[in-house]
Amino acid sequence: MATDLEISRNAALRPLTSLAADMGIGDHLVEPYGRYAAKISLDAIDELADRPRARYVVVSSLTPTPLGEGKTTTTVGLGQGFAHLGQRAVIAIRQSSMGPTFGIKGGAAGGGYSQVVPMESVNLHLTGDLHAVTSAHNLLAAMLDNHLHKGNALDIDPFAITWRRVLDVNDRDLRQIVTGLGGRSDGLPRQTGFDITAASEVMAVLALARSLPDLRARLGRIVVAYDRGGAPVTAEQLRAAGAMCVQLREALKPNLMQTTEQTPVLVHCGPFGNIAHGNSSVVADLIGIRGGDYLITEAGFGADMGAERFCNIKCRVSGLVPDAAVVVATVRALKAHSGRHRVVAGRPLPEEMLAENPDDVYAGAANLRRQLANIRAHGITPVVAVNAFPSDFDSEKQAIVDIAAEEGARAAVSTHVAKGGKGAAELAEAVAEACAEPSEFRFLYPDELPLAEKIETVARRMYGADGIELSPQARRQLADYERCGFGRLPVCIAKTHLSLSADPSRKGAPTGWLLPVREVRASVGAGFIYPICGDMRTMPGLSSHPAAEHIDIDEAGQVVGLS
Ligand SMILES: Nc1ncnc2c1ncn2[C@@H]1O[C@H](COP(=O)(O)OP(=O)(O)O)[C@@H](O)[C@H]1O
Ligand SMILES: O=COP(=O)(O)O
Ligand SMILES: [Mg+2]
Repeated sequence: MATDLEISRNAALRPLTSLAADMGIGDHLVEPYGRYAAKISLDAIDELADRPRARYVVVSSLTPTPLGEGKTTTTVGLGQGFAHLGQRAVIAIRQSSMGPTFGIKGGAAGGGYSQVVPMESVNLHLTGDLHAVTSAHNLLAAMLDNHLHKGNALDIDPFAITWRRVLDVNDRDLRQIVTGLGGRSDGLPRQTGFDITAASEVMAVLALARSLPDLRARLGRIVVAYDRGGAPVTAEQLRAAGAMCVQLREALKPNLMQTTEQTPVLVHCGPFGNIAHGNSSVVADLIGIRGGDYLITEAGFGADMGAERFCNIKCRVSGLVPDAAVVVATVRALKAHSGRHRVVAGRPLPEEMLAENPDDVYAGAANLRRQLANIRAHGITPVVAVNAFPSDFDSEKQAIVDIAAEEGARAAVSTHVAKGGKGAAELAEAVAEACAEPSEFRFLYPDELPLAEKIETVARRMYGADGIELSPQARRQLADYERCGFGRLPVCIAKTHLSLSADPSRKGAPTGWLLPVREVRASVGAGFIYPICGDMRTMPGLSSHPAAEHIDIDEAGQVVGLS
């Protein structure tokens, strides 16, 4: 099969105004950025409000291997599958971070004949939204340090500063740094560090804002530090929120693109369903929900991660509720969950893993069963998408279908990477049936539940933990946040995406463990409390041979090696 880049480059593309018109979006709302991407004015939310509401489908997965199990490809493939059946579908995904693009995992534009194109745009700069987030985040950091340098009128406790800096790159050497070195005119020395841009609270604010005024208000509520009396200090108090909002004004508009088969895609906000909330933007969905018969949106990593945040954070803000969920499963992931095989990023699958072995697939079933239960815990009907790889045997794919049947869930083998929308037609039919069933969507916990109990509820119900273990620091921080009036916020738990537990090496559905909560941050602008569990890092590092080593420009000036 041709490479992703070759397929992407050879795709026939439609003018974006024509795609927009099919969604009911008039030319006056389309702001082209070149030929292959356009910003959509937020006026579209009101202008489309009277159009029929689409069926809303969230795409999740079982706990993935480090390679990813195909949620993005399946999201794109399913949208094309509906189009293949004559249904009008809109896809909503996140923009790739250049961290993974040049790091371990590669891009996030889908794959094969189910890609968002041009994939170079999605996987590089697109329309500059991630750079805008980086600039706004770091402007706030600079104004915070400047406030300290200029006399600290807000009496900020220099040892209670929670705001770091961000950059869209994997760079472990920036995790812990000292700023302000030099002399008296070079600022005040203090220890801080960088996170990757996708983990910025500004990114979450952009993804959860419902309008420009809401964005401005949320930015003002961002807490960057605490004063010596323990009171929170906000971006508004530093007078930074207005300038930040100006920097983000264009970035708040979602980006319209298309797939290899000309299905419309709204690409907006950043990835990472482990150290961030892992979902595309509310405004993109508020537009997309009126743009066709189906809106299909991807939630990062497994159902215990992105889908849980989709339900308990994103839907709380958008007011939209899903009609069905797709849980992507693969032969390789289930074999890994059997505990008999190990998948390492950057390395080919072990030979023995590629041998036909439906028993090993079946032995990993516990994880898929738990993730199906996680979807159902929110009152949503799941459909299992067996994302077929060329190396899979029919007996192995059938094992996944059998597991789904035992759990009373529909399943469809999907070949959307190899065959595009035609390969996802059966999946689209199964999803349409699931959407037609009555569903009673529900949050996992009420707003008024105390924060510690919200964390415990997610740990027990989603991860299968026996409970949580709060460090003394985490206990103090939760008490502070309750005292500051943040207690009604939902929780966005940062833990490894490679296990239901906090230990990436534990596969399947681990039991008999406690969720270790190391520290808790308050993302008050985004509107969630952010417990950090286990050895989670908010700035990834590069591997021994990062993807960057194989990315280049050829003699014709074309990009090569991007995947
Ligand atoms: N059916 C498939 N056949 C071949 N490669 C696939 C298939 N599904 C996914 N991939 C590849 O696996 C990687 C992860 O896919 P992606 O859709 O990004 O997963 P996720 O969104 O779950 O992380 C990508 O490089 C993608 O091209
Ligand atoms: O947030 C993570 O997204 P993927 O699972 O698509 O890599
Ligand atoms: Mg993805």
